[in-house]
Amino acid sequence: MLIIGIAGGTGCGKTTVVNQIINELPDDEVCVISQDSYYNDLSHLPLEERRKTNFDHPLSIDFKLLKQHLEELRQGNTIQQPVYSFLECNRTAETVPTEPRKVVIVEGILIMTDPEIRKMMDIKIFVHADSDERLIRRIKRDVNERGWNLDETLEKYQSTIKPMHAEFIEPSKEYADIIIPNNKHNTVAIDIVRTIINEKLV
Ligand SMILES: Nc1ncnc2c1ncn2[C@@H]1O[C@H](COP(=O)(O)OP(=O)(O)O)[C@@H](O)[C@H]1O
Ligand SMILES: O=c1ccn([C@@H]2O[C@H](COP(=O)(O)O)[C@@H](O)[C@H]2O)c(=O)[nH]1
Repeated sequence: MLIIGIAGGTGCGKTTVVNQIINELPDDEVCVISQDSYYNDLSHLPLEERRKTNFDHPLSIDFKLLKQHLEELRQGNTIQQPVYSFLECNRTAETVPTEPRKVVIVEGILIMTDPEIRKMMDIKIFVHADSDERLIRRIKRDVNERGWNLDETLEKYQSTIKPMHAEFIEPSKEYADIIIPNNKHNTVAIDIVRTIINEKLV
């Protein structure tokens, strides 16, 4: 099994890159684990309180469960990946059965900040986009899809997203084997990553 970590700041294009990488791999050879599925269970808090959570700090992630799930997959077992709701700011009651595959992609802003998760990765990729690009993408997404208005998004960006990025996410870039520049779509980098995966798979 090949475990590939894909990190990078919010809006850098991790999900897009993952989709481009897996596009040409057979479905039964790859599975994706999203860090978002592993936000701590906040069911004990009302929505109003959950919305105040700092979701950009490593302590917001249940790394213990993520590690346990990666180990299960390595052992050939199917896991029940939690499903996260950005509108509810919480895990839902649903889970998605995720079967072990030859290639397991783990993606998320903070996945390379945890030493134990890092150690489990065979290839570590950091997707880079400039902060102004990421902020523009983030505003569009938060307002159109994730239930925040413009003022709330900008306030969050200044109070948590930007400082947490500087403190935790950007420094984790130093662990990357490959850095993908993604201010614009980067088909060359995607082709290189695909080639590396295919070489490792044979
Ligand atoms: N290279 C790119 N150029 C322009 N827009 C992009 C690029 N990569 C991603 N996007 C767009 O930016 C937004 C955030 O991308 P996404 O892949 O969800 O980022 P992340 O998972 O890192 O938060 C999406 O609307 C996506 O279509
Ligand atoms: O309930 C939540 C939980 C997290 N977030 C934000 O999501 C991003 C991470 O996701 P990306 O897709 O990598 O951008 C993180 O910056 C959190 O602030 C949220 O908005 N709501």
